[in-house]
Amino acid sequence: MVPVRCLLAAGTQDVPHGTLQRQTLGELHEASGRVVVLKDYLSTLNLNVITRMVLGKKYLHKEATAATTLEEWKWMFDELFLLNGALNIGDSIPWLDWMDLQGYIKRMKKVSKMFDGFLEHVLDEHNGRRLLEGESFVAKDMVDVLLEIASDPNLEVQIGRDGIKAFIQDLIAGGTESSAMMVEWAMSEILKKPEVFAKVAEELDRVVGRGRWVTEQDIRSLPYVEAIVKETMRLHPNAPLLAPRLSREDASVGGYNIPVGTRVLVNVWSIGRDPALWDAPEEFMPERFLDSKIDVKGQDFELLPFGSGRRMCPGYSLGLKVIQVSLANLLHGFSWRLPDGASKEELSMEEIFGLSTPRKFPLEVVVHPKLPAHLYAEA
Ligand code: HEM
Repeated sequence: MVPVRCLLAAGTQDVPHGTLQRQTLGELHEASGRVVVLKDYLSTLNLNVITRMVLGKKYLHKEATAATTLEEWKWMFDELFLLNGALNIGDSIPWLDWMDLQGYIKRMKKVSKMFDGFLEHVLDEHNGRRLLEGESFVAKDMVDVLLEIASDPNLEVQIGRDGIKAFIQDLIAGGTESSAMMVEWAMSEILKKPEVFAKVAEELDRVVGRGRWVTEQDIRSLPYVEAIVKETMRLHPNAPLLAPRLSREDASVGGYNIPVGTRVLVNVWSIGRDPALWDAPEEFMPERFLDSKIDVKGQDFELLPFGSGRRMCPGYSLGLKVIQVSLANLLHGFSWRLPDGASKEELSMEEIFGLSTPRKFPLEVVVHPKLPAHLYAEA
């Protein structure tokens, strides 16, 4: 099988989030003073970053393209995540399956057809360029790399056209909503705690200054930003239950005997709120990570937002960078408040518990620019 980790490495040397992010910051600037739904901006940003890396170009603009519109695309992903986390009665009671009592199968078929239409268009375009350029063809994105691998007759396990489409869909699905969801949760927590905003704004002013945007290279000098991201991941892990594991031998973990062949689910949501592991676990306190060596790389079992081991998230480095830099720039470029009439005490922190844990109610905010006007204009 083609290791997805290699593909990500092949396509991620240059994370194209700088320009795309400034575009989003510019759009937010245009909306300053008005109530905006933050997630709309974040999803578009991440979708553009990932589609640029995986598919080679943004593909999705506000207006319709030959393949799909931005609105359709967002609907497809919401539907994909919801249906992936849904409990289909027919899976547990197979003889009822044909009735599709909850209507999930009908919905799955519809979303699958729409995805397929889009992915066919992408593959046709990429194959077209390969044919046109012949010998001089150079792979520019992950689809090109996948097509090259698939055309190798000596590949141990062949990946056909369906395999390529599944890969692409996995990468885009894994890479888009996760980062947007995390930044939206971070902003929600910060809006509830103005003292955190004051502290991070001080760090950003001191390290970056008001004359420019935050870059990827700044992050290692911004420990409080890093701590905010870790604290958000502790309380709101994207995947509350990691991908299921199957024990290959009898084992004993934390006093529990796990016989061979057991399906094991790791509940990182509960681990992140376990009072035996964390002081005041329900409280958002980024400071807890300032003098701590706990990291998110899958080695510290009390904090596993990207999972651990062989099935750990292959996009963790990219995901982490995108979250850190976009959050830092949002905090650096704007002051934030809740819409008139809304109070931080009443801001709902309810989540939808499924395959992922998005906010139940999208965060609505009002932003005001903090940096010199020309920086937003350049964006
Ligand atoms: C905030 C960002 C992200 C978070 C929190 C996140 C989280 C996760 C988690 C928890 C898993 C399951 C790991 C396990 O069970 O041990 C996973 C798997 C996966 N992630 Fe991510 N992810 C993020 C970003 C990304 C990005 C940017 C990509 C791709 C471009 C990606 C692609 C994938 C794929 C393909 C898998 C399945 C891996 C496998 O089953 O072998 N993720 N992710």
